[in-house]
Amino acid sequence: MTFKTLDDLNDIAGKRVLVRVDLNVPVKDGQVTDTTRIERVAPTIRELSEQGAKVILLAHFGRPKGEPVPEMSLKAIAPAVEEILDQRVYFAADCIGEKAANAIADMNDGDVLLLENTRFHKGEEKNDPAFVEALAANGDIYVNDAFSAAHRAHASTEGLAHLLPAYAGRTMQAELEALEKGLGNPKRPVVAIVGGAKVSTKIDLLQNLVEKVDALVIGGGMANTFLAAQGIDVGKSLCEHDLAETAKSIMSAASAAGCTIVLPDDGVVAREFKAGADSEVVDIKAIPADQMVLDVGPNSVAAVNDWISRAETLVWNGPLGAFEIAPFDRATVAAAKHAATRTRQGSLVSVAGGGDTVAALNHAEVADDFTYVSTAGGAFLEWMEGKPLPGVDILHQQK
Ligand SMILES: Nc1ncnc2c1ncn2[C@@H]1O[C@H](COP(=O)(O)OP(=O)(O)OP(=O)(O)O)[C@@H](O)[C@H]1O
Ligand SMILES: O=C(O)[C@H](O)COP(=O)(O)O
Repeated sequence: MTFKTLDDLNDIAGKRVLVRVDLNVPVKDGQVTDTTRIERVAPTIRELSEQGAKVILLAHFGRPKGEPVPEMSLKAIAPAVEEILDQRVYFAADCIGEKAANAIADMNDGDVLLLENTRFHKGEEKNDPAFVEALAANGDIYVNDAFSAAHRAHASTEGLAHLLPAYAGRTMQAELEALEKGLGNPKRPVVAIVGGAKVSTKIDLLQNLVEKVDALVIGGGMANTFLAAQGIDVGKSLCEHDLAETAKSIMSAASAAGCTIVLPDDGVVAREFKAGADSEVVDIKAIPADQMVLDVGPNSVAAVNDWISRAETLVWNGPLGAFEIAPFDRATVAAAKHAATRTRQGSLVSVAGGGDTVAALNHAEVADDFTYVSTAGGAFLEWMEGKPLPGVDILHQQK
């Protein structure tokens, strides 16, 4: 690694350290349902706090588009951070300006303060210099421990490193080391599973990914978009119809690169996305117009598991279905268990990543069996593509 880490920090007692963490965690009914991302950043926070730094946490939650959205306040996440750290976590209702400055002025050495969602300001995603300056005014040192947001060139993930001495946190360091070890020179065949709901932000990544893998298994909302591009009526399913051309171009790129695209041929459909909703398995070409596909069906699971059996290396981002609600977790759980078994037998290197993907593996009770589980979803896919990650690149440029 050619960037500075916490090992390069000395005499930080009393210093204000701005630590970018990823607290974009799964939440249901106000409760954090998977705390993996918080657990992963805890060592960095503890280490800085134990050395007497004033630890000021910067993070985003959801996609509030530059406006304060009460449901996306980080205040609701603070208790989970507090519980994991086993330490009081103070909260400031803004990440810049008077509210942040006053809360910081009240801090004692070793205290931990969480600032409100950086994405409540338009300047965050625009990496606006005035906003970066306003953030930098609160700190003496910048530590980036949010590998999972490092594919974003935002004020708190990239901009700050231009203004403050910048260091990688322990998780940033560990993620990069583990990905390089597991996937730096992968054994073929390499099979990727990509599912989930963030279709528009991830579909472009598949264009390059098909050149790196031997088979790309597509599930979740991503699959519906590809099926619709092939003229299949997906009813009320989550689907980005305007991305049909992109999906077609990915299929052509895959065929040119010799990568097999694996799409579901059956699906589990329901009228509503809720627990206990009536569901049935249908052929993928017979999705009722008033229903939505919420999971891939049993034939498709068999095909996915067959690809997992043939793989030497598995890369997985995004659940195959809406796993949070039974029975739409079946495909994800079955594939996760199969990958875990092969990994335990020593016949597969399995690397999975993503906020909900980690939650899904925990739900299947196999997260510990995977070779490596990254907290990153989009960032992990971009790393896999070989794309530079702005949040990591800028750390490398520090003298
Ligand atoms: N067929 C489907 N219809 C609707 N939602 C789906 C479907 N399949 C999966 N999902 C949803 O996708 C979400 C996870 O997708 P997402 O792309 O955010 O993955 P992730 O692992 O969290 O990656 P990242 O870390 O990049 O966010 C889950 O909430 C799940 O319910
Ligand atoms: O959940 C993630 O993958 C990261 O927190 C980045 O979130 P974003 O896709 O909304 O930028």
